[in-house]
Amino acid sequence: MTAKPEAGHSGHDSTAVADRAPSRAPAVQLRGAQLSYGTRVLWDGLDLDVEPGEFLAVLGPNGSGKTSLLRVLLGLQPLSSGSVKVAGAPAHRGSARIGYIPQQRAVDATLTVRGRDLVGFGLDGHHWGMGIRQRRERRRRVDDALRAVDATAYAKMPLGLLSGGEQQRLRVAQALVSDPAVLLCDEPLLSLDIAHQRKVSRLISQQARDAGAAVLFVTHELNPVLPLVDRVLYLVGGRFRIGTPDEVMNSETLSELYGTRIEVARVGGRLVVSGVDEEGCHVHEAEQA
Ligand SMILES: Nc1ncnc2c1ncn2[C@@H]1O[C@H](COP(=O)(O)OP(=O)(O)OP(=O)(O)O)[C@@H](O)[C@H]1O
Repeated sequence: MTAKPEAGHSGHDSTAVADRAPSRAPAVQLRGAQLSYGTRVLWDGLDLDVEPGEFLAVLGPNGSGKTSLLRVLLGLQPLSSGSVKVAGAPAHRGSARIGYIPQQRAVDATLTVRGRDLVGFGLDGHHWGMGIRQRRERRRRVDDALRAVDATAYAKMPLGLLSGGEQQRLRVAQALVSDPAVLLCDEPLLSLDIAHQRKVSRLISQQARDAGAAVLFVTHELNPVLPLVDRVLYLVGGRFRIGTPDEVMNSETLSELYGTRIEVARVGGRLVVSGVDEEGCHVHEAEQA
């Protein structure tokens, strides 16, 4: 079964966001969007505007369609119905306006591409001339991005020899190097130590607040980024809710969404959700004991 969000939970209802960007068009716009694989409907009737400068957290259990949503925005996965625009144009592959931090995955240990080359790929698709000035500017941008994630020291090493966290910091630099208008992050903090989780969260947040990017941030763990989040899109079993963290992350809304009793409490500024495990799956009482 699928459900549309309740009135007031769709569209941009955050005053803070509206104040920051009163007249600009949405950076991401979905209308009546449905994604199905065969008879399985991941989500349906999704109307969503993400404004420039907005930070949207995307939550939901394994298989609820979070990564698939990012793939739709990247033009890698067509919608089953409805429409999708990114930075004012229909979603298409290779958009230079999008930065993408993919879900962490192991790279082949024999991969010889260097870290700084990987970051430079983030500038491909942009219009760079071959003159000395453009080459210098390209190098400067890559150097700045490497420095921002503390990757300068290992930037010339082959990717295959780097740790998971070191590789992940390079992926973050690659996504940010082009100063994207839309930043898509798929569990970007996984495998990072606490200090680099903080640093990367800050960089992503700056891209929204200072550079005006729309950020879609897929995560199973909301607390580390809760202070940065304007709105939440929560997907569960074909249904979804959209709203501010307070509107979505409460016992009533999550119980309705999961179709079973879920308790949400705020403890010292953190959200504690009982009845849902770390992956966002419903936990039966016996499993919690
Ligand atoms: N091309 C495809 N054809 C058929 N099924 C697919 C395809 N791509 C994804 N799926 C299925 O759609 C579901 C949603 O996948 P998706 O990767 O979007 O989930 P997710 O919410 O990101 O999950 P996770 O939290 O585990 O990363 C999964 O069950 C997956 O197997």
